Amino acid sequence: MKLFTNTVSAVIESLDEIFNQNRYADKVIERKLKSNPKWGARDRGFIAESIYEMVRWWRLLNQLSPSDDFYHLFGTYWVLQGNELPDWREFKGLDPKFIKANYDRIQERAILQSIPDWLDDMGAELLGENWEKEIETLNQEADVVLRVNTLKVTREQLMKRLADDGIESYAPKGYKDALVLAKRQNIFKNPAFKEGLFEIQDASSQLVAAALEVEPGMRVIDACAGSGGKSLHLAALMQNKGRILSMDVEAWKLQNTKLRARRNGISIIEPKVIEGNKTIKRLKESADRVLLDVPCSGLGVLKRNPDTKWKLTPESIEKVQTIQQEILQNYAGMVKPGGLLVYATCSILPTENQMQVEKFLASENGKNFELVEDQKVLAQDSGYDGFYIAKIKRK
Ligand SMILES: C[S@@+](CC[C@H](N)C(=O)[O-])C[C@H]1O[C@@H](n2cnc3c(N)ncnc32)[C@H](O)[C@@H]1O
Repeated sequence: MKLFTNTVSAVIESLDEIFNQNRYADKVIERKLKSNPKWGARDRGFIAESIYEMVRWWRLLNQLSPSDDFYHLFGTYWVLQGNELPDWREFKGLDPKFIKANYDRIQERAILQSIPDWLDDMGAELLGENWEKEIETLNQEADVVLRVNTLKVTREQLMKRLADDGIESYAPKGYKDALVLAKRQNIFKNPAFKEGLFEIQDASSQLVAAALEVEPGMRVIDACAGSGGKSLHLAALMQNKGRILSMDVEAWKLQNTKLRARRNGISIIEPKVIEGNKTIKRLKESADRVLLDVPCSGLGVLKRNPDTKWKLTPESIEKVQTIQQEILQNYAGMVKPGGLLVYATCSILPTENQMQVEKFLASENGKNFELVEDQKVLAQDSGYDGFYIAKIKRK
């Protein structure tokens, strides 16, 4: 594959923003691709994939051929992909044989899997024999998964509509609203997206709304709704009948929920900013279903957010665990007696998952609740993101 100076320099500039200016990779890529409308699909694919893969393998690349120069690291990545380096001034001094020999010498899992030592230790301690395969899987590129908006279209109809546009997809077993694209591509430009026929949502994430067992007409609270991914799914499962209160501490995210609801043809979502404990107390025992899709480390979604590896610290995980328990303790009371509470994370760590639920159930606030079942979704088993979903009943 031939390299072009303008697209390689787009990759280098983006890496500088991610690693030197501490920006999120997905946002940097989005902005970079918008900055040049002349780039075709191939250029865009090259830029996005090179950035994601270099971020994913950052520690390994730095180990194989250490340098502060991002061109040098790009060259290392290019060699590792099995490509030949062009005769560019920027790649002088790079020796493919040295890189390959170095790769063969590495034994440490943390370097080979390109993660910080502390994360490898934590994963091994908490996940035991599952860790090695899990981190290997989480280092693979994610599939593009759509959630069909069943308020507007069936899965078969959408599959056909996309096929008419030359986009191949298949229906994965066990996920009744999901479609997986056969080839990775930017699907947001397709008119079917603008018409609200689908959302991009990983297959594991689609299990969350399903766990709430909602019915049309129910009162549902999505207490950490963010930009509304799960709220939209819940509304579709409720056939747009009933009421969903979509709450979050960040008002700007709820603005996105509003826009997305409109595109999806949903009228039952009511966004509400959480201004403090008063907001929560006023909703005591008001909902048939409460979803707590809590903030988490994001370790289950490394496939799509590889920069999380470099942004997380043991301290940040501890901090988010405190918030998770606070949310469980303070928000569970919004469920009506006989109602269901669903606690979910996109993490694979037991400390953010079953251990949080156990702690809640053993506490004073949890004494009227009982665990119905939980799903510990590992990426290595599902092929999709790592998730945790606990169904808890209020007696
Ligand atoms: C995992 S994200 C939610 C994703 C969202 N449910 C979706 O499906 O797109 C967690 C959300 O919790 C919010 N959050 C953080 N602290 C919170 C709190 N104390 N109460 C409610 N929401 C909170 C964050 O702003 C973030 O949007």
